[in-house]
Amino acid sequence: MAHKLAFIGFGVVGQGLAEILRDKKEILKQGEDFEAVIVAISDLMKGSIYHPNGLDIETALQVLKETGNLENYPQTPGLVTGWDSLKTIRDTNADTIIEVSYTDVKTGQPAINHCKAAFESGKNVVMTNKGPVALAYKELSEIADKNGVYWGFEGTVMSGTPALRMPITTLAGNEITEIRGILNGTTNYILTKMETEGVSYEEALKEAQELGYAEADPTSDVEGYDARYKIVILSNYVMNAPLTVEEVSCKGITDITLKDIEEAKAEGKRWKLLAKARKEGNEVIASIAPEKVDVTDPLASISGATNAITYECDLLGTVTLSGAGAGKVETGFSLLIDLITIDREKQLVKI
Ligand SMILES: NC(=O)C1=CN([C@@H]2O[C@H](COP(=O)(O)OP(=O)(O)OC[C@H]3O[C@@H](n4cnc5c(N)ncnc54)[C@H](OP(=O)(O)O)[C@@H]3O)[C@@H](O)[C@H]2O)C=CC1
Ligand SMILES: N[C@@H](CC=O)C(=O)O
Repeated sequence: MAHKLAFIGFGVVGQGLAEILRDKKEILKQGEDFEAVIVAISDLMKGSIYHPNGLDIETALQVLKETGNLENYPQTPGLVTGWDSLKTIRDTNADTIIEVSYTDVKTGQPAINHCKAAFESGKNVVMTNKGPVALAYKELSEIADKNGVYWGFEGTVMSGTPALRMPITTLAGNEITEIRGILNGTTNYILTKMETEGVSYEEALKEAQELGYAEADPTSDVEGYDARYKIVILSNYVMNAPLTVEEVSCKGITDITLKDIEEAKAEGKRWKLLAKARKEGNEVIASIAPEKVDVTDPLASISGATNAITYECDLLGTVTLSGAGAGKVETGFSLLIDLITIDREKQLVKI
């Protein structure tokens, strides 16, 4: 039976997943036996539509493109419009909620409440919104477990690059003692553009926004708050060590000038916004700060919106993973892999 999805938020990432589901429908059916139907989309300004039998993805995308409002979707018997996020979560027939609303770096809301409402209604959540995972990981995972539902958030760190799934699955059995990485695509894009093309900070940020990399409020990117959320998620989920946002020292890239970049270049170095977490006894010491790294450092060669992460493992030594850190399709894919995982786990239960 097709997996029924309801989207909360329908911006860059939500539309990215919808396009993948439209474009890869047959391949996913044949290769993965994966079938999904979008039953609802609820967005703050773009409107809200629900049909228990499913919406036509191409029509929804086209209507949004042409009119800016999903509620101009052709009227068909059974179509409901105007439901807000909580009603959509609680009252639609979706199996899984795709939470892709904006990340609030102060409260994590309303996304934390979206997760609670979904879990308590017996619905899975897959999300790229970092707030709930960074601020309420323990509480929400307990509620999800209690209700026997799945909570997937691969895309909260390094978009579709398996920065969470890889250490949890293929590095299982190792203790990860240290993490160091470039975890924000927007700032890495800005620093790369400034260094390689002499583009101004403002121009490079504008490009990152146009390419769909930046947060709705890009202050989160450039001041390091987004990377801070990500290191907190990594600490709690991958290092199994409680760490709160307040415990992470945080400095962004707003003070770095073209002159600083030129000077670093002359020294054989490159500015990067580094996220670090290190286990010391029972504690984790973590920071976000720009650093001049030597050009021979593997992280120095990571350019544009690409991210990279190095895990120090007690059994395997140093393992580095690099890949997309942001982007419409790349982050849309992170949701797809969480959805495929839900279906695979369901198959295992049947066996
Ligand atoms: N873009 C990327 O590369 C990545 C993004 N993320 C995360 O994924 C999430 C989505 O990102 P992205 O798609 O780029 O962001 P967008 O700003 O493009 O989209 C977010 C959408 O959520 C809507 N929205 C906000 N609040 C609500 C609400 N309460 N109920 C329903 N809809 C709401 C917004 O509505 P409107 O604008 O209509 O008001 C907007 O359409 C964010 O949390 C972001 O941090 C994670 C990894 C990568
Ligand atoms: N704004 C973020 C998007 C992904 O998390 C970034 O630039 O990395």
